[in-house]
Amino acid sequence: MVNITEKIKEIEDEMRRTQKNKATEYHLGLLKGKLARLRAQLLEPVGGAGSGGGAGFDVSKSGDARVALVGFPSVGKSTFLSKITKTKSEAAAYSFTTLTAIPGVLEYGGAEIQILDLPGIIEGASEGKGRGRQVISAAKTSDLILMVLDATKKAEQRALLEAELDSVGIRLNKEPPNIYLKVKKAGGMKITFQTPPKNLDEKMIYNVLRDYKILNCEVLVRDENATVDDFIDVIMKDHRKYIRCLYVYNKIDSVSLEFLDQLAREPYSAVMSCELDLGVQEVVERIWKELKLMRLYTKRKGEEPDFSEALIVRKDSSIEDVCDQIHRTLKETFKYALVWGASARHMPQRVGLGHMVSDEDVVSIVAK
Ligand SMILES: Nc1nc2c(ncn2[C@@H]2O[C@H](COP(=O)(O)OP(=O)(O)OP(=O)(O)O)[C@@H](O)[C@H]2O)c(=O)[nH]1
Ligand SMILES: [K+]
Ligand SMILES: [Mg+2]
Repeated sequence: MVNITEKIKEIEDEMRRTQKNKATEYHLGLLKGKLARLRAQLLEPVGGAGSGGGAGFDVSKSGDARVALVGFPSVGKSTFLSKITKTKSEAAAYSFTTLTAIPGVLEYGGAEIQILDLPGIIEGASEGKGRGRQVISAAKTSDLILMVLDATKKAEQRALLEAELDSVGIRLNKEPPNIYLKVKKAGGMKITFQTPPKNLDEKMIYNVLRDYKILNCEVLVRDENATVDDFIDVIMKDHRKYIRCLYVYNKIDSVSLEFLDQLAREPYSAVMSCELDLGVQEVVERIWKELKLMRLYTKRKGEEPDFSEALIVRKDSSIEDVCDQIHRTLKETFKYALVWGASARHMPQRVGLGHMVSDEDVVSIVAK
């Protein structure tokens, strides 16, 4: 049996050889679909020791959110961790100084944010070069990827890392495609478009679905910019992870002002020098912003709200999430909640478990 890595290589080669035009479009779409399937297989844990499956490092999640430091060797990941947390991670001028995941805790805005310093990764990481696979698995479990880049190195490093992450199903700074897919038991395929997309048609969708042996389903494409890649992402949604990414250029002490200015203007980017302590605090603030954590204050009946200690919850949290955050069993005795703040229509608003809270709301839980 040809192994999966070889099959992947074959398809990648064929895709490279195939010229992109109207005539080859459908064939390329099918190849992309096959590639996505094989890559998912490659990441599946096969069981047994040393199988190189999807396992990450043995660091348990803690705190209110997790941020993974991902980058080539010697870009300054460990230096950064040691700067913003109390943890000291060894830093040195040679590659692969860090060999495992080193967690640190960043305290900010009343939250405890776990920062994971990771070994450097190189091209081919997703196929298992170095500790690449493990690093990528750890990145997949994070709420934010901080891609640390060396400002003095070529711009390609960013695209290379993105391609590595992309090939294992990590989508950076992207929303899941706006395509509805429901697999059914019978009834054939029903494919509809809200506005016909420029780069995706019924034939393409039909071909890909058939290749995936999905013969009965309902598809509704809502986005006119949708591509076949988006459609494949929807089919493979259990293997896709949509994660925010902040690109941080370190070592700006060693580049020209003009170049620095150019880097700083890139989207989702920040610049810093750990060595000169320039921009580091700004990066911390950006981490906080990107995580979109919310600070809530609790209030007991008849008392003033407790502003001394915030309750940290994730964005898009409901009162139910708030209850879970306070105590595992609070929900069971929950009667209603009173909410003051941006999410409340009047002060206070009496709400149920489904109510969505806003940053800096004051919440009072009333039990049965
Ligand atoms: N000029 C300059 N050097 C820096 C800066 N930050 C870190 N360094 C140096 O870059 C080298 C690599 O730093 P590390 O923190 O070990 O890099 P790393 O990304 O953790 O490397 P690996 O663990 O090997 O992947 C060290 O010699 C640091 O002193 C910076 O802002 N400017
Ligand atoms: K290093
Ligand atoms: Mg390191």
